[in-house]
Amino acid sequence: MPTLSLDNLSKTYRGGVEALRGVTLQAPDGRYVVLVGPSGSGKSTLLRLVAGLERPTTGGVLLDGQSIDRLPPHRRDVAMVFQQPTLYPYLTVRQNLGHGLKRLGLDRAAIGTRVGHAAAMLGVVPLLDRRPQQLSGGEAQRVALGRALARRPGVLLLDEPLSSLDAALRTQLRGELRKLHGQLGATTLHVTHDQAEALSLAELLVVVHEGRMLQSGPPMNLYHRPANQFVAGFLGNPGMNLWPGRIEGGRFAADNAPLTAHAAADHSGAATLGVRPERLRLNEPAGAPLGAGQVTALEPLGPDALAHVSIGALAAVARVPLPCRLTPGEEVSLTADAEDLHWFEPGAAGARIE
Ligand SMILES: Nc1ncnc2c1ncn2[C@@H]1O[C@H](COP(=O)(O)OP(=O)(O)OP(=O)(O)O)[C@@H](O)[C@H]1O
Repeated sequence: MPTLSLDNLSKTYRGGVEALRGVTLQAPDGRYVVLVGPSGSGKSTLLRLVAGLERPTTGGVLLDGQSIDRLPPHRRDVAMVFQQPTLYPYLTVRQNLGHGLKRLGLDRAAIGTRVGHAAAMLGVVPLLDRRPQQLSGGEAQRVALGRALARRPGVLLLDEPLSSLDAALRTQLRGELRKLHGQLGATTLHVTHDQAEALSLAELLVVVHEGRMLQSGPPMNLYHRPANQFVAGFLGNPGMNLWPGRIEGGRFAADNAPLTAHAAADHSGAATLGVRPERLRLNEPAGAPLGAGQVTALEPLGPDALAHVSIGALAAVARVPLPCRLTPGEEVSLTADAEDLHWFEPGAAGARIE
């Protein structure tokens, strides 16, 4: 499978929207790369540039080191699946799966084999003679995936392919995507808003914000060692608690709140302290003390709950196991282990302080 490289890729749309600003990224041979980022950060634009549906303003897209910028979409060894399944309404599932294979130079027998194989992989064999309007949303998306896979592309582009499905179907198809990737191994770029999908499928996770790539790496590295405040707050559901303040003489004091911590970082001046909700302890003796606050709300989520706490002018969220004895209005102590404290330079994009 090819290695996909984005070389300083930028895209400014007519009207002046800078959707991508100098993205350089390598998706090595057969790697599963997931892109996450807020709405409007440029993720779909990036996929559309790779697919050839848009032209870059500057920079370029390369497969195995060769520029593909001048090739039309159908000559790029790339297949794309969109959020809404895009099937030809007047063609059967079988014809949809085989669509475009003739153009790849395959004869009828070879097309039949490919279609049969794709249908079997995606479990749509019983649907082969139906038309798209006779399919459920999940079935239609399977067919759309099957059509992309039948082309045996070197690069597979998935633009929120599961987001129109219900939660159970999403989890099921997520597992199937992982299996299909194991079998076919196409170099994959997958855009999603679903953090579970991102963390579970990605071999390489990329966080995009305002057209720039903020961090990339193995997903758990990004989760445990976010490079900056934005990634810390974006990954996780909810994201990391981030409290601005100052470090002086090895001691952190939050702005406008009775929250302090021993700062191991060799830094002085303005800084932000971050703690993941699942690492913040309420009313537990273990860990270093951070301060005290008041429970403002409890949100039960099934296996655990989110406890919202106010500490002076600051807010904190802690993930607590259920059943729990906390009640809104109650005063609580906050603690965390030293290794669960993350330090950042001030400001929304403040870099991690080691
Ligand atoms: N054809 C277009 N013409 C002008 N501006 C566009 C066009 N397509 C996208 N944009 C703008 O470019 C920016 C990036 O859009 P893009 O769709 O790539 O973001 P995204 O991260 O995929 O968002 P979402 O998660 O909401 O799908 C946005 O500000 C968007 O409004």
